[in-house]
Amino acid sequence: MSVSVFIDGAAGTTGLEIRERLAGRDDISLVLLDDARRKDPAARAEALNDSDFVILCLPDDAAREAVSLIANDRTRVIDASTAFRVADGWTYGFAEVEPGQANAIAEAKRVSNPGCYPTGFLALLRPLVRAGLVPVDWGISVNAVSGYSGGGKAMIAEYEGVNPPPASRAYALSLAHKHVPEMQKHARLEHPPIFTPSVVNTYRGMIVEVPLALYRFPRRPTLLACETALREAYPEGGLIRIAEGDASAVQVEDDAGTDRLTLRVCGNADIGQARLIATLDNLGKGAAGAAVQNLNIMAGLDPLAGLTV
Ligand SMILES: NC(=O)C1=CN([C@@H]2O[C@H](COP(=O)(O)OP(=O)(O)OC[C@H]3O[C@@H](n4cnc5c(N)ncnc54)[C@H](OP(=O)(O)O)[C@@H]3O)[C@@H](O)[C@H]2O)C=CC1
Ligand SMILES: CC(=O)N[C@@H](CCC(=O)OP(=O)(O)O)C(=O)O
Repeated sequence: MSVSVFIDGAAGTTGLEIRERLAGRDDISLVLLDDARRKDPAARAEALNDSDFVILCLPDDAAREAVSLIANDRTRVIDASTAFRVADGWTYGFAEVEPGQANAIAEAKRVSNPGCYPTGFLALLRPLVRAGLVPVDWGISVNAVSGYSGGGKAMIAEYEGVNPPPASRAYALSLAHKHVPEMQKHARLEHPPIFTPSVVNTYRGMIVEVPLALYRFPRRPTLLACETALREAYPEGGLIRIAEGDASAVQVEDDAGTDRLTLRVCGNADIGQARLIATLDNLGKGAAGAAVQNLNIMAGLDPLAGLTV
């Protein structure tokens, strides 16, 4: 018995990655629209309503439109866009972020896939907030670097065109990036984090970093206490792994081409300053890998089926 899955936006960067991960699975029957019909609302409405699951790999407005086209209460949705990540009635599709979240996803009709940057940020910070090591009212910064496929087809064309942008470009300078509300809500912080992303001239991969002046915190947690909280939050054998914090450097491509997420607690224990560092693939655990993981969980299949650890 297989479940039917329609990928709306299957010709896009994330959609293609999801197709690759689902291709050849005999527990999934893929529903795809040909090029002439893939943007036809009537054809999309039919596929959206005929499938057990739909995965939306669309710009935000098109994702909202797709949801509005579903006229039955059977079809279950995984949305890869930003449209519903802080919306009521949607379950946040980050199975590891809270105890019990995988069960909530398993039961949900509407699941919003996390953003790529929030995936790294929340994996690092949420366990420390939950353990009371980081106060909820602390001013938090998150610095990050992404490969250019994070900007979808348009940015890929820009970087692979005749006049590619420079090697590294800082953006979101007005501190109003679309991922900030999601980061604040799901980390359960009282204030928006200061988020400083850059895009670099490599196709895929990312580094997400949270620097912490631990010596100023009320409980003065050590680096070891932070690492222990992360190890307790993420059991071995899943997509999230904790590496030793003694690396001399990390690279944006460290987890590129995989669906894993690597966390490290680095820093200077003598001073009490930490660099919490996550590496992941923006198209892996940051998008397609997370969507497939959510599909597996919702359909009651092996959570890691089709994923590369
Ligand atoms: N790239 C990444 O690393 C990540 C992306 N996401 C999110 O996933 C979603 C998809 O992103 P990404 O794959 O990068 O974007 P792309 O631009 O690469 O792909 C989007 C696809 O949607 C298609 N599309 C646009 N409007 C419609 C419509 N009305 N009906 C049907 N198809 C439509 C586009 O068609 P056409 O080919 O004709 O342009 C394109 O194929 C976005 O919401 C993005 O924010 C989330 C996490 C990471
Ligand atoms: C490099 C780059 O431009 N990245 C995109 C984020 C990509 C992404 O994945 O956005 P969602 O997760 O919200 O869909 C950006 O900063 O807007």
